[in-house]
Amino acid sequence: MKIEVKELTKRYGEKEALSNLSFTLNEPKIYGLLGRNGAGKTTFMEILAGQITATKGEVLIDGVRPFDNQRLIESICLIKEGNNFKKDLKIKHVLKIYSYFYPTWDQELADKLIDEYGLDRNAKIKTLSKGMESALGISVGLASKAPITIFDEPYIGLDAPSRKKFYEILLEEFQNEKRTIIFSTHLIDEVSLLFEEVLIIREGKLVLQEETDSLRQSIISVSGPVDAVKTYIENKETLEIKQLAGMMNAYVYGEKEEALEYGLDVEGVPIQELMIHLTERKRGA
Ligand SMILES: Nc1ncnc2c1ncn2[C@@H]1O[C@H](COP(=O)(O)OP(=O)(O)OP(=O)(O)O)[C@@H](O)[C@H]1O
Repeated sequence: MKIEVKELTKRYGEKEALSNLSFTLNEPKIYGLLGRNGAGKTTFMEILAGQITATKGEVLIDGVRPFDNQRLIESICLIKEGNNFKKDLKIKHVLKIYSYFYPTWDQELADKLIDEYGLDRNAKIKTLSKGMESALGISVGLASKAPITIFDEPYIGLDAPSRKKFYEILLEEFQNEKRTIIFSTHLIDEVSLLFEEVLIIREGKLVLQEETDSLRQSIISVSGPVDAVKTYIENKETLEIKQLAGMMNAYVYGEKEEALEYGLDVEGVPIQELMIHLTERKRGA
């Protein structure tokens, strides 16, 4: 499904959570939506899932607005950081409700995940630990097979082996059947290998949208004497420049081989680093 985000603005009183946000997700892929606390990720995901409305602008899914549109809502599953399920329900009730709601629901996969995570179908949500509740959220999100599945920091309390299992099954499922998966996380290093495309939001605005492969190839970190770095980066797009004691470091769209010819040190830029640099709060802000 094609997702078009057009000049999306969301205000909460004085606070502008999203400011004229525009981008397009053209095809089923695993997208990483990154940004610091309060950048607007959850707000965007809730608008996309049709749970809240925008103050201005719109989101279109295959040309249609999701808000109050039952057919579209059935195509979108949003799993949040917590409180996804009513506390008095039992796990088996949650599974039943989701299986009725999503036409694409995969009961076999749900059963497999519930067993893998060792969840008791008769347990009430309020008796689950944070990690168990997250495991249920992940299971439901994956088993919904919703063409647009959104995971907003879905694994609070989940231990490392359980998170690994989640990533493995997510990839396996995605490879069997492509769907749009939007993933917001602060554990970027751990998850970034899954992403095919990355979007970075800063204070409600998009600062980067790029395919992960091309990111890895095209943005490099170069360091060396100030004059050499300056000569190399002239006429190139730079993301970040730092200067200290006659040395300069720059994140730049460029090719490793060429930078080496200028006698510079060249390294890749991990996505986490990129996110940190692109979302650094300006002094005084
Ligand atoms: N219901 C609300 N009422 C008032 N302000 C809100 C509300 N929801 C979000 N905000 C504000 O909007 C901004 C964006 O919040 P949002 O939760 O979308 O960010 P986020 O990127 O998901 O952050 P985090 O990574 O911490 O989850 C924040 O400043 C937040 O305080």
